[in-house]
Amino acid sequence: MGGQPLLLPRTHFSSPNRKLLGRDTSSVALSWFFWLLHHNPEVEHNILQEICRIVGARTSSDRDREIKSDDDEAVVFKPEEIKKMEYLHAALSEALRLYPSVPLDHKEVVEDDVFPDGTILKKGTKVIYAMYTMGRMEAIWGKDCREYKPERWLRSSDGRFMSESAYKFTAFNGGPRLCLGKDFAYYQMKFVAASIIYRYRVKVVENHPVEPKLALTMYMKHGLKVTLQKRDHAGRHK
Ligand code: HEM
Repeated sequence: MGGQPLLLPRTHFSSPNRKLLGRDTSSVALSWFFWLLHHNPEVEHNILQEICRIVGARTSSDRDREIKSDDDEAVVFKPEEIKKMEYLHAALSEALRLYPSVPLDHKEVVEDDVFPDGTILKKGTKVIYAMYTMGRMEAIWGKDCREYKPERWLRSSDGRFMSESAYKFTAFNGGPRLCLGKDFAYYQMKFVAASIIYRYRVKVVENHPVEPKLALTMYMKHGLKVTLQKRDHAGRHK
């Protein structure tokens, strides 16, 4: 198939409120995620295997309905299936660790306070923290902090997803101002990613420049130009 390259949305900056409400944050996270998959085909393979296992476990009546419509387009993931996609959850978390949609944030101290390390904070002080930097610190994530490794989010004994403290994985902020849409964002990103990966191989166009744009939301400066190759689903229930 191949076809004409597509330009995945490089949404132009909207108001901060719309950013917070999650349109750009989720779409930009998916652009970085697909770029990472392009460079890590084994991760894409693992995600596809997980999706096919879940589709394969559908009951016969579900499958009958699917076959009757005789079309891959008919596979619409159910909420309980999305929940079971733990490897995909890990792969998205790992993408957000390296490429947080909000790379930098700031807060203002409302009352005199003291940080746990003893730093004194006077009322009115501005505190800037960088999710982008924290996601790449060896002291926080270990020696392989620059590598894209969804496995770091999975329990070695049974492969189940393990969440991290919001004070370590700060992509959604932490404490009382934790992102209100965090669960919804994961659901939405998993649904979109699984629906695309199940049907298509997403290939980044050769020599397309990929670099972050310096902004409050971590857009790709030139968007992400890709081709979609339709998958042959002959063995999808394997
Ligand atoms: C990958 C997707 C997303 C990321 C990385 C993200 C990240 C963040 C971050 C870092 C904040 C804290 C901002 C601050 O305090 O300065 C925040 C707040 C917020 N987010 Fe998200 N967000 C995402 C998706 C969404 C979605 C889909 C929604 C809604 C459906 C949403 C709704 C909100 C709201 C309402 C707040 C304000 C919470 C408060 O201040 O009490 N977010 N988000």
